[in-house]
Amino acid sequence: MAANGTMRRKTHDAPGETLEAIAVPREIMANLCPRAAVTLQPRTMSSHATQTPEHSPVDAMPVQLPPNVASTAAPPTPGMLHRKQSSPMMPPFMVSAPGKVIVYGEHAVVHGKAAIAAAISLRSYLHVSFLSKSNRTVKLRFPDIQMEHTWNIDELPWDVFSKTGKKKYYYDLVTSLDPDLMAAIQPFIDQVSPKAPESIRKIHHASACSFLYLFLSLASRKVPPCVYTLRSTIPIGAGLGSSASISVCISTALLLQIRALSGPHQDQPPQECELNIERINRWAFVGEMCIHGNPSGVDNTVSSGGKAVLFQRRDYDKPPLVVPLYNFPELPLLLVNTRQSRSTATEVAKVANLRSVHPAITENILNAIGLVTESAHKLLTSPDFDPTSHASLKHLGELVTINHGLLVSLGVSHPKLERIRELIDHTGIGWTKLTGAGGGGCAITILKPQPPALSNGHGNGTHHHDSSSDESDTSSENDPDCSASIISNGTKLKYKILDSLEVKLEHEGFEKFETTLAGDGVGVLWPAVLHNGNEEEGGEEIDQEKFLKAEGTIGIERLVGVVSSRRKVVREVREGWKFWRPWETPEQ
Ligand SMILES: Nc1ncnc2c1ncn2[C@@H]1O[C@H](COP(=O)(O)OP(=O)(O)OP(=O)(O)O)[C@@H](O)[C@H]1O
Ligand SMILES: C[C@@](O)(CCO)CC(=O)[O-]
Repeated sequence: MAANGTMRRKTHDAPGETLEAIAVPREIMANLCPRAAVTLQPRTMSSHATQTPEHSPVDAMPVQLPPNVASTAAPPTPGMLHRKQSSPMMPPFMVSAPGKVIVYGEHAVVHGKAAIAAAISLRSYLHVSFLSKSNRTVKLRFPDIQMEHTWNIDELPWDVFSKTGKKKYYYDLVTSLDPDLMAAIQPFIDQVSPKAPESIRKIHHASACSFLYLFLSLASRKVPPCVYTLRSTIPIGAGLGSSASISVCISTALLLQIRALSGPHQDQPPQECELNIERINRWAFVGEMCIHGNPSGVDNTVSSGGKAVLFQRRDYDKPPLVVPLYNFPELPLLLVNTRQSRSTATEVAKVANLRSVHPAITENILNAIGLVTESAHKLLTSPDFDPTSHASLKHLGELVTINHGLLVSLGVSHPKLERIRELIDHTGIGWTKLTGAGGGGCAITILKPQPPALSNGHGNGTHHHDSSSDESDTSSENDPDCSASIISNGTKLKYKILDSLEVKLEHEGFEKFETTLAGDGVGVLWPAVLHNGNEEEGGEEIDQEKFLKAEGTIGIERLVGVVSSRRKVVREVREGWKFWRPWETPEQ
């Protein structure tokens, strides 16, 4: 540690590993865990002022610094900006972030009650590759929405974004979009897909705006030319937080590029994981504002940190209460998209209207939904909560059923959602509710550990399910490892039921996904190399074209998915992908 408020860290930009001086931002010092604080003395609280707009960390970035070896990130001192640049081109890297579902409490959350939202295993994947320095462009390739656009880096309005009073740093908290900055990027957004129909242009412009605002806020005009290729397995506009997941990907990629993140790596203390997630989340929220105007922040929070959160907003002038629920079990989840478009605003207005016409009744329904969330929260946070016990799963499942009934009473279901519930209830395979705003969108089903057909002797899974005599519920009551049995018991039969259900659902125009609840948040694959079992030693490099050629959700998951395969007893995270996991104790 140097006396001048800097610390020394290793860099990997030159053979022989040099040591360089970096300033340690106050925010990091304030948040570092005691273990890290042993290395970083309090007097290292140097000011952020060492980072000037003209000296963004991007300037110093054409070095290959894997995030898993980066020390706690900090802006470089002006002196280090002049160091030798050894590698002109970085290898491609990837980031990935999940979508989300609201498990309990939608609509009631609008009226001040708490809700619980959880990450799902459907994810967005962003591939970042670098072009030669002579190519002064930044390119977006977003094939899911058929959008492709290239800007000339030197023409972008860097001056406006770096003006005193306008410049924002990676550690800043931005809670509203600056109208002057929005005005400055508008001509560049207008360049995107000028001939597309208005409805398509709106989608393209929302994504372009989210990217450009973050890019101009976090990078600098000396940024290396890049291509950002994004593909997602999350259906768009279905209430699953696709926009938040892309904002999280963009925010993470840019923060990594400017070296404002440390890790992720296995022995990172929880507080440091939280600090990195928080930094990503702040900027993802900015990206969400570009797409949504006035988002609640729950989607980007869940997408950044993963697992699940309790979310409550009593006073709209204050930040919401967000409590991570690290105990939320990683349950298999059936997700069915009605493909019925809906407007969140319309559904929210319906409830507001009901409330004004039938105030006492509506209030009671909203209170009851609040109690559902409270009951789930109480269970999840009770000291003897056992995520593997069948009784816990049953409790959570019953709350799902109750919650759906209450949402129906509020008038926010839809005949298609009811049809899905009917088809699924008929198999007795789990507990189903609508998720999100309703009026269309998606339904979720928490799957029972064992298909009812296995326990009651029916083999085809198409019998009428009688929940009052649910033998499957009792058959695994004494199972000490119910979570493993969730997938392993009666696996074949269960998948037979799921497959036959899929046929029926598809026949009626619905789209079915098998996902997992409460998984990892944002992940990093640096460099973009994976062991896919069919490659030369050292792994398969994922280049832009390979990524673009992957066919559909299955192709994307096979090539780069963070989880190795579907329907496995244990869904293993693929080697290579790394996550910030504040719920894990670091390896000693
Ligand atoms: N795969 C993607 N590629 C590019 N842009 C995307 C992608 N997914 C989402 N977006 C952007 O996010 C917008 C979708 O946001 P919208 O709020 O309508 O849906 P959602 O985020 O899936 O749903 P919700 O916010 O209700 O959970 C799109 O218009 C587009 O701008
Ligand atoms: C219906 C609602 O509760 C959830 C929409 O996903 C609206 C909101 O919370 O903003």
